[in-house]
Amino acid sequence: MAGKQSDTIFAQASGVGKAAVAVFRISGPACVAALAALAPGAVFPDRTATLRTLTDPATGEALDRALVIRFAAPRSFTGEEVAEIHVTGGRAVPAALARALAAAPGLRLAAPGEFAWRAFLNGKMDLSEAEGLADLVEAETEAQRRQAVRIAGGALRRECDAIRAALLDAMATVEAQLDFSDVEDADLSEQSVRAAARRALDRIDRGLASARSAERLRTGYVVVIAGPPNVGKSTLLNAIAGRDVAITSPFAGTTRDPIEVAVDLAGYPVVLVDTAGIRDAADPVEQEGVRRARQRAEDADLTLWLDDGLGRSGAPGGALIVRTKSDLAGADAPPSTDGAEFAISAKTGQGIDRLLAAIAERAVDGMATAEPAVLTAARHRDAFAEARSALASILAADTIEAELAAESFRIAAAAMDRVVGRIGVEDVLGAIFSRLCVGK
Ligand SMILES: Nc1nc2c(ncn2[C@@H]2O[C@H](COP(=O)(O)OP(=O)(O)OP(=O)(O)O)[C@@H](O)[C@H]2O)c(=O)[nH]1
Ligand SMILES: [K+]
Ligand SMILES: [Mg+2]
Repeated sequence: MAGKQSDTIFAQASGVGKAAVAVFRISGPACVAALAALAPGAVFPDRTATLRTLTDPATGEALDRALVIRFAAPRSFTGEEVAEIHVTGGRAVPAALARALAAAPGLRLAAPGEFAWRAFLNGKMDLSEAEGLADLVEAETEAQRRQAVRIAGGALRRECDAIRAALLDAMATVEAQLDFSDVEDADLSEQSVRAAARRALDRIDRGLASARSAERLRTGYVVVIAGPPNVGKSTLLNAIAGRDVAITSPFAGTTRDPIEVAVDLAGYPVVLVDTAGIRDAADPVEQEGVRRARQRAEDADLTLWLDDGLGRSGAPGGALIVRTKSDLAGADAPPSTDGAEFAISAKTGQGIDRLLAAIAERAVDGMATAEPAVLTAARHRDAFAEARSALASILAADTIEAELAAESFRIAAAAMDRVVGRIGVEDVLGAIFSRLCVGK
């Protein structure tokens, strides 16, 4: 992360553009001096909203009436001197305030995520909470928000800390009796070490059990719309999206690139992917489209296999078979599709609600967890899996070798430290904090 910590940073924390209010944040040692320059003579008591007219120190001209809240260090978001300035939104007022702040001695514009970065450095939040915060900003559905707010609130940190404390206890026990043969009751010691490893392992397994579902909730449940050409795949995508996302036409082979649309089903994020119609294509571009379609269907959480009943099949196992164009009747009506559980018409909308309900049911199944999930990223899952195998190695041994057991407990505890960012995270810090926007 760029910049020295002795710098004072500022940024517009609210979105840019037409808005009632714009919020600026300042953090760092020059914060109080900057406020004094903007409002000479004014007093800004700690943690109190104060209404003042701010003036541009360069010209003495009024900038705007502002609501200012000062947070004295260390009781602030970053742990430093912080101020929040609320002014009129829109373009001109925030731009003028940004100019005045940039000109203030010792102030510079913050980098993306730099406020959170300082909070992390000052022990105000751990790495998992920063990840939760980034997820919260990115959350698009209610279920994503619920999960992110839990992690941002420290649910994973607390779990890691509890597991780590138990592991350090067990390690201390083992180290205190480094050679069990010297101990009066070696059997009992072995038992207590095994029990400690077992307890931690169970807790880690509980976390791992919901990890995949929680990760899927962050990224969305992927539903691929596949099938032969011209059966109405793109028309269905447009009908669900409620807009013309994909080109449709009576010509087979219209869609080439996979087209993604994110939708909210029952509060859960679902990514619908329209794909090229699958056939033996002569055109090399269409061939590539078909290759991508097959690949996406293979990687999907769920495949919808659309068919208009014209005797073309090839649905992959596990796919939902959907008979399309059910509005066509009489001489136009194609023969029925074998095994179709759903009949839809993208033209009349018939059957689409039922299909969406079936997709939502599967999506919720794939993302909801019995217990509130705490492992929400691959990074967390990897660390827990490493701790798991270290503890499993203790339990697998016929007799407990004190030194080996101590080392295994240490490895498992270090994995917990990595999740919260206490150690060994240099390579992931940049990626995590740069996900946050300027002003966070
Ligand atoms: N009557 C009727 N026609 C439909 C329906 N859905 C799609 N069509 C028509 O079927 C033709 C093909 O539709 P597309 O959505 O382009 O089909 P596709 O499966 O995406 O085709 P490719 O991308 O070429 O594989 C178009 O002429 C659509 O208007 C439907 O529900 N009823
Ligand atoms: K088409
Ligand atoms: Mg298409």
